[in-house]
This record gives sequence, structure tokens and C-alpha cells, in this order.
Amino acid sequence: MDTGVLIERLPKVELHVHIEGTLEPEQLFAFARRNGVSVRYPDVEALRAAYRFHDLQSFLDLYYEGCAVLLTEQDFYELTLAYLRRVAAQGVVHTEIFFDPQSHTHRGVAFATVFDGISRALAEGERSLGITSRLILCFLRHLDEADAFDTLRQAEPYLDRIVAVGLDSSEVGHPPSKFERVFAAAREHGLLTVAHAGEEGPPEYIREALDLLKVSRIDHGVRCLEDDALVERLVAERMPLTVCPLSNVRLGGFAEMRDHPLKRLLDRGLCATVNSDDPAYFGGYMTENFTATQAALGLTADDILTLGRNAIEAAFLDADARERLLARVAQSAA
Ligand SMILES: Nc1ncnc2[nH]cnc12
Ligand SMILES: [Zn+2]
Repeated sequence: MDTGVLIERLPKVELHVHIEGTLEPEQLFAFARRNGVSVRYPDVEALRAAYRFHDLQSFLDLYYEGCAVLLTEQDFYELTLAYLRRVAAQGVVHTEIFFDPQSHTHRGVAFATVFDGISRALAEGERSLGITSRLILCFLRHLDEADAFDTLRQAEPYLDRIVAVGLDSSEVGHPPSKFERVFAAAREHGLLTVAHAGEEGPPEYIREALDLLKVSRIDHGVRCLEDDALVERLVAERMPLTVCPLSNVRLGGFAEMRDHPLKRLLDRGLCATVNSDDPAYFGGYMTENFTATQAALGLTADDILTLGRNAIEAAFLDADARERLLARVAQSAA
């Protein structure tokens, strides 16, 4: 089958998207106007033109600045529903969404405001768009572990609707070991764990995420290829990597998509998946990530189906839901 048709028809599962990273410039200005927040760019074009990043930190600075327009429950609801509508149109059937409570609570927005807005949209998305979802609470790793503990405490009333905790923000200098105790506390609450590791940080951070944080998935993980023994371990453990190709290129991890290791990860037998990370900032959602990697790396129809099945295997879904989605993938290739 033609790969373009397959990409379009594939029922997609997204496992790595920051809801704050789906804030499109148009929506950012609309929320700013509605909330009386000033923006230091004159218009949408000027803001979009500023989305030229040279590394993770240069992106994060703008990403946190953008968060300043998100104030009300309705903002979080509209942000999340807009993301769900966009990806429903791309054939996404299940999505596992990160949110960064500290980037809001530190501005005086209550945890409940953030959580209620996002979860109201997720319920609406399931009802009207048929998209199932999970929520993953991320701790900001540039802050200290005490702040993460405080955030976990604020999340306690909502833990039945949070599937996992994650770790994001500035990676280098903030190894997983810094959060070993708060991740242990989260696991005691029954939560699963994931962590960004090996995006900019070294392979050692991936080992720490496995050994100290007991993660079920590694977010990014592309730098594992620098360490053969680590790759063998990840293959043997069938540890999923939530890879974000457009993000990696936009943040300078790889000069061009031609240099991206997605195909090599698959060829080594790793459980790699394709995801969008912060689609409003990096030039595309799920379909654009599949299309760009297919074109640059020559992904075959088999590669695309493997990526689709890997995401289902790696999702925090029960066995029945997995079987149903796998059957839909098979159908999409028929
Ligand atoms: N790609 C990324 N890496 C680390 N933290 C993030 N927060 C939002 N996007 C991120
Ligand atoms: Zn990310």
C-alpha cells in the first residue's frame, strides 16, 4: 500500500504530547485578549517567527512564557478540546497527555483549575470524537524535589484520573536521580512512571530512569544509540521509546530529518513510537511527524505498521482495548 494512504488511514496512538505545547499562536493571542494578559509580540506572525530554536532551553523559555495566557478552567478546556479536534481529524484514536501543573500553580492558578479544565475536555473528546485518553502529571525537573512532592500532594484528590507521573523540562544537570524519592511516593499511590531521558541528556540518564524511577516508558530516549549495552537492554526489556522526530530536529538534536535515527531505532528492534511533543511549536501533529519521517528516512509500509502497533503495545490500556486497536490497525492495512 502507498505509504501516504497508510499514514492517513492508520488509527494513531499518541503517547508524548504536552498539552501546553498544543497552544497555537492564534489561540495564545485570543486567551491573552480575553484575560487581559500582554504579549511581547505584536501579532501571530511575529510570534510564529520567534519559534526558531537552537536547543531545548531556547524552546522552554518561550513555552513557559506562552503558559502565562492560561488562567481559567475554560482556557484549559478550550486548549485541550482544540488539540483533540485537530488530532481526531488526523485519525488519532487514543492519546496520553502530559500536563505541567507547576508551570501554572507557580503563577497562582489553582491545581483544580488546570485539572478540571483538561479533564472536562477529555470527557467531551471521548463523547463527541470517540478519542480515549489518559493524563500524565509531569514534574518540572529544573525545580527541586520538595516542589515535586508538594505538587503530588496537591494532585492527591485527582489521582484516580491520573495514570502516571512523568519528568520534563531542562534535562542536562537535572538527572532522574534527583527525583527518586518522589517517584517512589507516586508508585506507592499506584501511579505508573515515565520520564524524559536521552533527549539532550546522556545515556546514563536513561539508565537512571529505568533503575531509579522504574519507568514503563522512556520519553525521547534517542541518545540510547550511543551505548550498545543500553540498546540491548532496552530491546530485551521491550522498553518503549516515545520518539518525537519534528521536535528533535527543531531543537537541534539532529541537523535535518535525514539524520534522525527513527529508522535505526526500528532496525535495532527497539519499541519506538512516533509522537508530536509540542506540536504548536514544532511544525506538526501526528500526521506531519509520520509524513516527514517517511519522506526523509524512507519508512516502508511495514515500518509504519510497526510504529502503529508499538504505540498500542506501549499505551496504558487494558488488554481488550489493545486488541481492539490492533484489529483496527490490521484493517487499515487491508
Ligand atoms: N521536549 C521537551 N523536553 C523536555 N521538557 C519539555 N516540556 C515540553 N516539551 C518538552
Ligand atoms: Zn516532551
